[in-house]
Amino acid sequence: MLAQNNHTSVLLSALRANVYFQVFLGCSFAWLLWRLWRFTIHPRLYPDEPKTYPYWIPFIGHSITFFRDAEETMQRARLYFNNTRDPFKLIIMGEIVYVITSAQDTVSVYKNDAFSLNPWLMDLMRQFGASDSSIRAMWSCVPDKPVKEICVMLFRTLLNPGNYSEAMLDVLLSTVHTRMTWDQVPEWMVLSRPSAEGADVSLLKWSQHVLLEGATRSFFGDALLEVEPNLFESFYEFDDSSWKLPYNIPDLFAQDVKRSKKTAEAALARYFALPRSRRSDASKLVFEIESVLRSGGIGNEDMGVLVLMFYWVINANAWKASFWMLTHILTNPSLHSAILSELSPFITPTSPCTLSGPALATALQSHCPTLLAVYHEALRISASSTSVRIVMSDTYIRNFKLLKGARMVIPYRQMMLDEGTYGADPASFQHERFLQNPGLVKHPNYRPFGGGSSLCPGRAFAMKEILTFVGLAVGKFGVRLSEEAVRAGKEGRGVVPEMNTKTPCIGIMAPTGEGDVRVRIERPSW
Ligand code: HEM
Repeated sequence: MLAQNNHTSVLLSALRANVYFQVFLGCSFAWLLWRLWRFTIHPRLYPDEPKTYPYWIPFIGHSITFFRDAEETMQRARLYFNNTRDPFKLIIMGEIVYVITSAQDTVSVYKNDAFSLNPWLMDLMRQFGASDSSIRAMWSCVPDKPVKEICVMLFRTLLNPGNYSEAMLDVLLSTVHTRMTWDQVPEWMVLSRPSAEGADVSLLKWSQHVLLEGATRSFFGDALLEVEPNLFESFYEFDDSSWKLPYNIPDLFAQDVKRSKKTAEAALARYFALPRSRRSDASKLVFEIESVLRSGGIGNEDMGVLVLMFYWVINANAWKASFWMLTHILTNPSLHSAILSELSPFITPTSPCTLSGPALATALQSHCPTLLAVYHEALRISASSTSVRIVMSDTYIRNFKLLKGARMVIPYRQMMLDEGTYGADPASFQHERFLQNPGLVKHPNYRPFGGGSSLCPGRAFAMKEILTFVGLAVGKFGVRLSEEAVRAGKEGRGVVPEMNTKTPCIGIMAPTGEGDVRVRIERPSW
């Protein structure tokens, strides 16, 4: 009986092994057929479609490498196709994503109405948690233009120098000036006080604090920080993890973004529920956007969700750009002294600046070419700016046919690191590129602010706030590396933190993990 049982179980195991083997054989055959179809037959049948960067697993495609390091995946694909800069295809979570890496194709995309931002924005709003009715309302007309278009138009009009931006710019720059006084350096930011007249602070926190507070108060007045004093903490967490929303990362892995988003949007909803008299110091832009959203029938809760999207684009980038500018200035002694001498007619630690906020910003733009070159070079190497479009109908870019329904991305970093335009070692910081050739800022390969219909409307504002912060930090506070940072540099431990090039990002990249620079500031006498 026992022998018979053994015999049966051996037979069953053999049968099972045989079934596994057959399944394995079947799967391998199906996989080979799929490879043959995908990378040999299909490209021959449809030679006018952009080529697909090869991958091993159907549906998963390039998802894993892309989420691990989006820029590197796109760079590898570009080089795989011999750097021709023809459009190519990636597969992310089963979906086709066309990648455009040439300036010429980018301009064709801008000019072609078959490529639309709207379906992607609608999806993003959904991922942000906006209700279906509020999304419908954003595309309803009041009276003859969609609400969403009016909102962006308001940004373009009211932030456009020469229009109504002066008052807002004034508040923004005055807040930056006020925060850039000795008494306003908060104690929580101070790492040590080596003397009564000096303090070591975190450069990262200093840039975040001053610029976020400046923008928040100038756009929303004081009431937003009154309804949620911890708004900035939630925003930092949100900013770090917000990339998960456009890529539909499952909730299980997106707890951080869900948590921080909830706090920030609830704060905005409470803010909009306040009577207008309680927030009369808000900007014209915020009032006008609120009125348009309300006329589309959008209530406070949805307004919190939608305005958080604006809050995000307004605040996600300027502090990071300032951080990189200062890091490069402070680690390059000859550059540091060139900037000090450019600033000296306007700002020094001992003589009060007599110019108003906007006048100082204009002076820095017009009379400090080295500072300006540092600004552009810092943006160039730290921007991972990307435009996204959806293909609305089968359309040609040059002689490449792009299929309806697919997503298209334009990762500008692929152009901003182009050797042909910027010379050797394009990923390294060399402000001389822009100093020797100021015309580079107009080059079609320089697009830190995106382009076409979605070109950043805040770019003039951003430049003024960033130059003001950096100018005051260097000129007024005499910022320099702390002794600890200098020692780290001497011991070869590196002072410039690594840039987080791996996490997908659609603006300026942050430093990785705990990356920061400890800096010494001195009490100015004004
Ligand atoms: C260094 C700072 C900044 C950088 C690098 C930056 C970059 C960008 C980029 C890459 C886009 C998307 C462009 C596209 O899709 O083609 C964008 C959009 C936008 N930015 Fe900025 N930005 C900055 C600062 C600002 C500031 C300070 C404001 C507001 C005061 C602002 C307001 C906006 C708005 C409202 C949009 C959406 C435009 C639309 O949907 O049409 N940005 N920005």
